[in-house]
Amino acid sequence: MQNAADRLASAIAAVGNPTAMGLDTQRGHLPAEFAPRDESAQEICACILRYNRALLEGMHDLVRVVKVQVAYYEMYGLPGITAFSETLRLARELGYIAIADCKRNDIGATAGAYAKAYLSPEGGFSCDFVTVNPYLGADGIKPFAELAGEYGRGLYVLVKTSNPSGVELQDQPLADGRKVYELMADLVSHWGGGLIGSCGYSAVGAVVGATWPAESTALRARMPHTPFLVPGYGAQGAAGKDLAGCFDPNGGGAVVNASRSLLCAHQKRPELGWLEATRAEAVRMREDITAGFRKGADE
Ligand SMILES: O=C(O)c1cc(=O)[nH]c(=O)n1[C@@H]1O[C@H](COP(=O)(O)O)[C@@H](O)[C@H]1O
Repeated sequence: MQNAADRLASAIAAVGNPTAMGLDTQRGHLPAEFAPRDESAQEICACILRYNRALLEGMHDLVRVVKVQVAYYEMYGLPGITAFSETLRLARELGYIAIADCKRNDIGATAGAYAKAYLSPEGGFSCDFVTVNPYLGADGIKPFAELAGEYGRGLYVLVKTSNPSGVELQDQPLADGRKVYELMADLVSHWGGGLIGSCGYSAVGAVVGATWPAESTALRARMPHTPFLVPGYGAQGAAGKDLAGCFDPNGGGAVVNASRSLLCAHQKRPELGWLEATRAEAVRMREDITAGFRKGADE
């Protein structure tokens, strides 16, 4: 069973682009040709799915990783969950690495059920990685790590989130001098120690916000075998220059998520048509990230 970190590294290398396209697909962002005919959950979700499919088909030569944020589907109940599940399935079928962004967790037994849902072949959802909330400690992580090892899947654990108020908890100092997020980084490195692939990275990754360049640079050094999922690019204000420290000297070790900046690109450049506008933004983003990375490597 191939390690998920190795599959992720190959997918990124295939297109030379560490972008994860965030499918936080919302009714208000849909291009005109995908506009629902009525406001029923069924119709909206059918349009969201139709758009996701067209986007996945149209972006495949540029991007090979997608992150599907469950909240934008769950809000519609069953039709939304069906669209979420189908989007993940379709993404994998088309050769994308699919991250289910669900931030799941609970006590060990219940975490085991969540882990089965996302990381086992018999589970209800087909994905390569799932995002996990670490507040419950090792009991809640072990079931995910075990299934990740067994089935060649992976998880991303929240370490330093992109949002401003994350500091209220994550930056609190501990008695031993570390901050809470540094302790979490050390735990995540430990949890992932047995799942390191031939690319040098583990199937247990960390979520590290692009909005914290100094912290993410320090975390890259602190967690040399932990791949990062880096949200916060674009709509939350981070740019390529803020990301250099997330990557290793070979340009590996991080996948950068962008959701609204890609999904809303067609609203900013209506003259291009929705797919060309999204593609143009993906190319611009790739150049921005790699320019930031090259500059970081030269410094
Ligand atoms: O786990 C995440 O993906 C995540 C963690 C974090 O610290 N910050 C963060 O923005 N995210 C997610 O990343 C996406 C960011 O979306 P945009 O700001 O539109 O690019 C959303 O799906 C968020 O839920």
